[in-house]
Amino acid sequence: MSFVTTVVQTVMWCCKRMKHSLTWSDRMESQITWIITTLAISISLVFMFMKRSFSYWKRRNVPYLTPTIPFGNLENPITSNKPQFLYVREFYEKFKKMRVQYGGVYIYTSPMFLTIDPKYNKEILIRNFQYFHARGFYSTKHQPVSENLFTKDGDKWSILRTKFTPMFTPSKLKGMFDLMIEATKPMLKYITEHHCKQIPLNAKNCATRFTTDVTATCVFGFESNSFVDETLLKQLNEILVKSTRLLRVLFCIALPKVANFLRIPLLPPAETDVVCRNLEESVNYRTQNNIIKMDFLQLLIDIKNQHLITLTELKAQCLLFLIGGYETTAATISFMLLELANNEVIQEKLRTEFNEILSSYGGEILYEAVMEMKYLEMVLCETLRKYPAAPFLLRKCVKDFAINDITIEKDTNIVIPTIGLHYDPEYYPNPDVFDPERFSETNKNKIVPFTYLPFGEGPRNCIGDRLGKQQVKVAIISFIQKFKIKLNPQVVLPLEYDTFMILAPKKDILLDIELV
Ligand code: HEM
Repeated sequence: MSFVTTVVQTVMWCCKRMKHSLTWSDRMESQITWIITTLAISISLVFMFMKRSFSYWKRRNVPYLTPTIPFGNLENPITSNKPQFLYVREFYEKFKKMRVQYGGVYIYTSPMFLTIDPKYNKEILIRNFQYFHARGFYSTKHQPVSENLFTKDGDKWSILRTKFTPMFTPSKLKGMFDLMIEATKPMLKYITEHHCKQIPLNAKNCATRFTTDVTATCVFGFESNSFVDETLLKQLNEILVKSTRLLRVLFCIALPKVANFLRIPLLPPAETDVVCRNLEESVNYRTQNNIIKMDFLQLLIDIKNQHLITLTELKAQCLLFLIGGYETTAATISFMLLELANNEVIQEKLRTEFNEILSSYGGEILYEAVMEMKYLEMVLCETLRKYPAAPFLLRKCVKDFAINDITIEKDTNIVIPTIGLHYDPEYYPNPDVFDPERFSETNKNKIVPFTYLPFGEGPRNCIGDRLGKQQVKVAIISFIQKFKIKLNPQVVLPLEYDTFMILAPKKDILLDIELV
């Protein structure tokens, strides 16, 4: 940078000296020359900087995909609508064809290390966790509520994780089971209305309302009534859509210093402020009226009362559990409904399992009954294979790490390509076929370790995995037990996807419904 400044200052000084001795037209010409020279120098410097940046992997002897200036291995993000996961899948497939175990790509000018052989996933996610405990996601001190368990790294993350782990134990989840069953009632009413009016049901929309209600009750302890009142639903959706748009997230992850300097917030401030204000009111109301409930907010208030977290940190985590929980789970429910609607045999087999097991529990959906449903677990696992809501994992190397004959340098971003592995025919033959048998008692032991990563792995895996799975199961049982579903002819397969970080269908998944 100082070199550029020196060059520009020298050119300006020369121009100033010449200015006094020249005629008007000479001056004009010299000014144009000055502008052109400065431009040419700046462009060449940027070009040289890019060339140098884009030789990072070559210089380190890591196989790489040839980048183009200025977006690296991305297409122009302003004109391209390509979903992130498709990039990751394509990178994986190209490296696989090159028969390499890992590879390097560039997101803008930032180099990213991609694992191909699953043995490296184990090295990074578990065995050498001390080198890779950071996620390297963007958060900024200019927006303290963006600093949460997902975005924080280092000691701060470790402290938060230890504090929050007890909130997700099986016994806590069992305590939330009844709240989930309660939330299925307005959902069933909503589906029944669609059936009576003979209008197709929008699977994603229905699932999102359900998970918003569940998350609101489990996190806040309040009823959001999303099937009739869309306030919270819209607020969360705005936050999610604006904070996970492709261009913005990739830019912030690849160039966090620039993003921080420009004070780019991770979460849209206006919508985030509204949700945070509501949260603060709930905390104050409970504290002032001595109200104690069985939900996450209560657990967070208890931790705050022990002075282990501040009010801002409490709001940051609540917001994370709300946003992180509702969309991933809703996406999984809607993709599962899509596959069931498209596979009548699987749908019927699932219904038979529900009826058989529930009949021994007096027809009621109880926690213990759900635990017994083996086929449901298989269908869910296959849904998460074909549609991993988070299609890749991110890690950041925190100190130089030697692997084989290369060194992954401190601060290198790592991408673990879940979606590539889940669609790799070497691990999952006929990957486009929805086949729950891949996860049967006998077959699941044959799955190559670290090729199935819907919830990540290791100490930094999804903290809400059991909660998410429980919600999906409760929603599917109550739905499929009462209604038969078919894909509406308007749905075009294969699906097209949106450009969010979370896997989301571009168009509505519409279902035709019949009573069982
Ligand atoms: C089907 C539903 C869900 C899926 C597929 C999913 C998937 C994931 C994945 C892949 C990760 C990254 C793991 C890694 O980097 O190794 C993650 C992290 C996380 N998830 Fe989930 N998730 C789901 C539901 C939930 C729910 C219901 C909550 C909370 C209420 C939640 C909270 C989190 C948090 C806090 C993290 C960050 C953990 C950390 O960094 O320590 N997730 N999730």
